[in-house]
Amino acid sequence: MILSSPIFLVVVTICIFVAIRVALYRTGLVYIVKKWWRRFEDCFHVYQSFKVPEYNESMQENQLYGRVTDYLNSLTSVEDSDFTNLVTGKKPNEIVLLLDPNQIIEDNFLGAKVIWQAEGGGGSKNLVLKVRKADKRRILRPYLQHIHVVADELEQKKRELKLYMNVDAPDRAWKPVPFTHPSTFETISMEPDLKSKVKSDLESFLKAKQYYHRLGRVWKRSFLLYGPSGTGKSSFVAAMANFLGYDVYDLDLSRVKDDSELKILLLQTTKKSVIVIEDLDRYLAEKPVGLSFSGISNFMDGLLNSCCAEERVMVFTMNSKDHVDPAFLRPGRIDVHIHFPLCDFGAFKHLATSYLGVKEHKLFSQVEEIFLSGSSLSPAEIGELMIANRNSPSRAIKSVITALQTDGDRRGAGVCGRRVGFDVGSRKSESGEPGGMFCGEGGVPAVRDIRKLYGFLRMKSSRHSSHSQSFDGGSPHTEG
Ligand SMILES: Nc1ncnc2c1ncn2[C@@H]1O[C@H](COP(=O)(O)OP(=O)(O)OP(=O)(O)O)[C@@H](O)[C@H]1O
Ligand SMILES: [Mg+2]
Repeated sequence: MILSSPIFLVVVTICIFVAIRVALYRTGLVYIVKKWWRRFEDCFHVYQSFKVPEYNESMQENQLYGRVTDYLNSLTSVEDSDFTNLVTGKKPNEIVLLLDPNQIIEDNFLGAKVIWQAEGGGGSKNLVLKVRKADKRRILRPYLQHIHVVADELEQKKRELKLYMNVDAPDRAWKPVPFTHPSTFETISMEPDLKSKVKSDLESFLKAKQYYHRLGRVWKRSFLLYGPSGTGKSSFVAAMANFLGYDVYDLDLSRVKDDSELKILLLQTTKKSVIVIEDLDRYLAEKPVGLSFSGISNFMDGLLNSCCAEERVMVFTMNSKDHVDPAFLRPGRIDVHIHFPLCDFGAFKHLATSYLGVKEHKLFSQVEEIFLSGSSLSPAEIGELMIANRNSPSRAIKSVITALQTDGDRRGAGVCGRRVGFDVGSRKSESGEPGGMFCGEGGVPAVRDIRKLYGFLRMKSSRHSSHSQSFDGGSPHTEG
């Protein structure tokens, strides 16, 4: 009776279904089934093949082969395939996946499936692209274009970055040195939310070429990083450059004679670069001679670059924007304002994890209390104390507590703790200030005082010595 009841049959069917599913996924049989299914599906399609040989008929390297190889190696389907080769890349510790002869890789483009197969062993090698005839007209050209775009991006990321500095007479031009700053978004202590906002802002900027062109705008994005000394502004610029794979042009305005020289310097910058002016507030406060307001603002607008219209990121750093003419910061001129505050407890914990390898500690509650009372120090100051005592996390945390108690009084007040501001310049802020920001900076003592308190060591870029290779450092102005 019970065996013929419909409920029993449904339950049995579900159980069998679940058992098959578990067996398929647990044992990997699912891959065999998928493979068979693909073969079955392929019986109903006619494919057209395109061969990409490694060398052309004159035995010269076929550049397309290299680009396609790079492209295929970046596909996740390479990782998912049955087997592949692992070889060392150009950089130390880099491991790349390399197609094996006869390995088949699938890719999807505009809803169509394409297949790549590597052919040949020791001698000449080929990559064969198979496209369904029915899809060929629709996707072949855009697909090859897409490969070029992705290969360009990968190349950009792989190449060695350069840091350019403007040098004095007689050269009056950019001088390049290798850019090897190790800072990345991961090493910077910052609210995770803000970090991912900046990353996605940069990513969407990179993809927006057509959009900017349609609007008749120069394809650039300008960032203002502002906050007390030692809060990570310069490190953040380096992290941005590393993230984008862009060269850095570090412009020292005090070395620029006049507006026309500034224009020439801007024209000499290359596309895909980050152009940085550090401590702009200090430069403007010194009432510069030679450079005019319009000269600087035209530079900020990247007006001259409209001729080439290639992507550039501009970054300006300031300790405070209180005394800066709002015209410099108006929406359009500065797109994104990012506030770099002194440490709060969250930032302290991030630093403790990176510098001391400590995620939790019995002294943390005491540290939290002190932060809550309004005391604060910059990440640079806390970082220095941790580095100096890195062999003993307890000693390091105690030294931070002492420093916070003796010297950090009220320094957190007025900087809003970790209320880090990210604001798109075209909006008004909560505070109603043009340009937008979330926090003011009242209560932050002079940078000089902070430095005196801790005498924290910081590599100066010594812009006035032409042999310097350090990007991470303040300009001569910072010492005030
Ligand atoms: N938010 C942070 N996260 C991690 N490390 C930081 C942070 N802020 C500062 N540091 C460390 O402190 C040092 C100084 O930081 P950095 O030069 O970036 O500060 P800054 O804001 O540019 O200072 P200044 O205004 O004086 O130029 C760097 O070595 C960096 O590693
Ligand atoms: Mg700096």
